[in-house]
Amino acid sequence: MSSQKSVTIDQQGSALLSNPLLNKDTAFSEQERTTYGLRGLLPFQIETLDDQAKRAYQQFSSYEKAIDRHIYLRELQDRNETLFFRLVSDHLEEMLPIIYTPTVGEACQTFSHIYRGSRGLFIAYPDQDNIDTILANVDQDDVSVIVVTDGERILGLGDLGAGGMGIPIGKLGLYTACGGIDPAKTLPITLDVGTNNQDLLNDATYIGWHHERIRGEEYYNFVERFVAAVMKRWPNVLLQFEDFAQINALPLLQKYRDRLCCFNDDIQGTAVVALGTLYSACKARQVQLRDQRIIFVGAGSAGCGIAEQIVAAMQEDGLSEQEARGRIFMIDRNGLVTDDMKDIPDFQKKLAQPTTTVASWNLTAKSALSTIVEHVKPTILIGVSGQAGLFNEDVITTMYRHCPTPLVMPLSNPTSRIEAVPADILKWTQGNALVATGSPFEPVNIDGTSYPIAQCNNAYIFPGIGLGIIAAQAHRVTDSMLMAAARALSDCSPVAQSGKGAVLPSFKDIKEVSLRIAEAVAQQAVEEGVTEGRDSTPLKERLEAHFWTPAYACYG
Ligand SMILES: NC(=O)C1=CN([C@@H]2O[C@H](COP(=O)(O)OP(=O)(O)OC[C@H]3O[C@@H](n4cnc5c(N)ncnc54)[C@H](O)[C@@H]3O)[C@@H](O)[C@H]2O)C=CC1
Ligand SMILES: CC(=O)C(=O)O
Ligand SMILES: [Mg+2]
Repeated sequence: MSSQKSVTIDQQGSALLSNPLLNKDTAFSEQERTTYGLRGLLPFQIETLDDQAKRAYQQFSSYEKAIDRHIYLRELQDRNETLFFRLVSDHLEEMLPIIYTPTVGEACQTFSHIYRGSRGLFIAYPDQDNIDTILANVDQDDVSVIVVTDGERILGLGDLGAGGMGIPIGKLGLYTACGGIDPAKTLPITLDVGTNNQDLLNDATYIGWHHERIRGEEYYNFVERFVAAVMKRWPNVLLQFEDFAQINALPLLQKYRDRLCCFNDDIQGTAVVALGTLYSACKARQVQLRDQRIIFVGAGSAGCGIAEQIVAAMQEDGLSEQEARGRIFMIDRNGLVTDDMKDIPDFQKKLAQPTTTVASWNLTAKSALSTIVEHVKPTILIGVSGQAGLFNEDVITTMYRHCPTPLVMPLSNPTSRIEAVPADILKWTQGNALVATGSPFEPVNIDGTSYPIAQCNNAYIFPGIGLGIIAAQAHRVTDSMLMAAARALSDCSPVAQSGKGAVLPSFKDIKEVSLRIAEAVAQQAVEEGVTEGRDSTPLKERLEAHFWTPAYACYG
């Protein structure tokens, strides 16, 4: 959308002012105020988007607490989306931690208390016979991206029920702010299938369905009805599954990935950003991916998703599948995952270490993490457990004793759930570790040297994937498209290019990074033939044409 563009609209007066996608507030011109019945409904002075953005920034800055800033931005988004995205674009690094992790975690935890008004769709289980009607109630006929959650595993904070809605809203904010997806084409959805969070059920102000979670066949039938209704209403939409609990995340992905254009961000988006980080660190250290030994702490959706992506990448790098799997060690609640363990989920089985390999280590479920580190001698340590503090001094110094340049990635979100803070990791490794975290951290200063901390978060990936899919009119998200995204991200890494700086690019450059990822994803989709239509416009032009930037249109 550019400031010159003229569009016709069919709303006026107070209805126009209360439509956040069309509202310009004090920036409505003389002519528009006359044509659309706005005279007197606005102060006399006509302002520009610049003027409005300056005032909004002052208002934002007047709040001290992050959660109050979050509430302010959410209210602004619900009032005037153009101004909201202009403000966020102008102050991206400052505002991402407010609209996304870590503050969005607190916003989900307190969702019913800070609730000001509805955004997106809440599809509650008791409404299961009305899903078509609910989708018909949305007046956006052209929805390109949906982010859906059922609120059961919100970041590392667990079951937050309907309060999980903060996550689809935040993720879609990033689709627009980082990936240029037109906000009019995005839709956050929460499937409210109850909650097992007793505090929420006991809370009279809880905004969701007061009922324990629906499970099993009833749950899967409900999701099926939802997906079928989405495919009928918006057949070309990209559906992103977000923050589903481990029991449902992979089964839903496996059920739907060949039926519509969808992906699971926690499994696949995280796998891509993590692999991109590993590629970059390897380039910087001038070592090969196939030679790395990797420990995961947390063998859940994210952990096993990343591990499988690394297995595939190591095979591309010349190893057999068995050799690749032999270099990856998964640790979960009951210790190192081994092939003699009963009752482990299927997705862990392929990543289990043969007992013969580790028999001489005499491990038990209670063995300390540092003991396993001592045996494995990893070069890379990845935390996706949602448990704060697991990477203690003993663990990191043991790793460092065997590897002078370790890559340490405590990826759990929000900040309160991180496995170790970067300042400690760098102190325990005398500044020699490369560190990438899930939530944002300031650079760490040790003896006058500043160490930048990369934020290894799937936020680097999904906006670019979305833009690439829309531009290429892709109808599937394939493994090769994900691999292409990881390579494109690593091509943007400062440390990989120059040996200096962070392992991932700054979020300041996220729009360029998203465009690079989008181009790689779109190109791969075209090559694989998973695209609709025969648009002969070069991909780059298509990507730029789809990239929405916050500017007011003229209403003619
Ligand atoms: N940085 C990023 O982009 C992303 C970060 N994450 C974070 O990763 C964490 C996990 O997410 P998911 O894998 O989806 O959850 P999940 O629930 O599927 O997996 C967590 C796993 O950690 C295990 N675990 C719990 N306590 C443990 C302990 N003391 N030692 C070893 N393992 C333990 C659990 O048994 C479970 O298998 C969350 O905090 C989430 O915020 C997830 C996706 C993306
Ligand atoms: C970043 C993300 O998707 C998560 O922590 O769940
Ligand atoms: Mg997530």
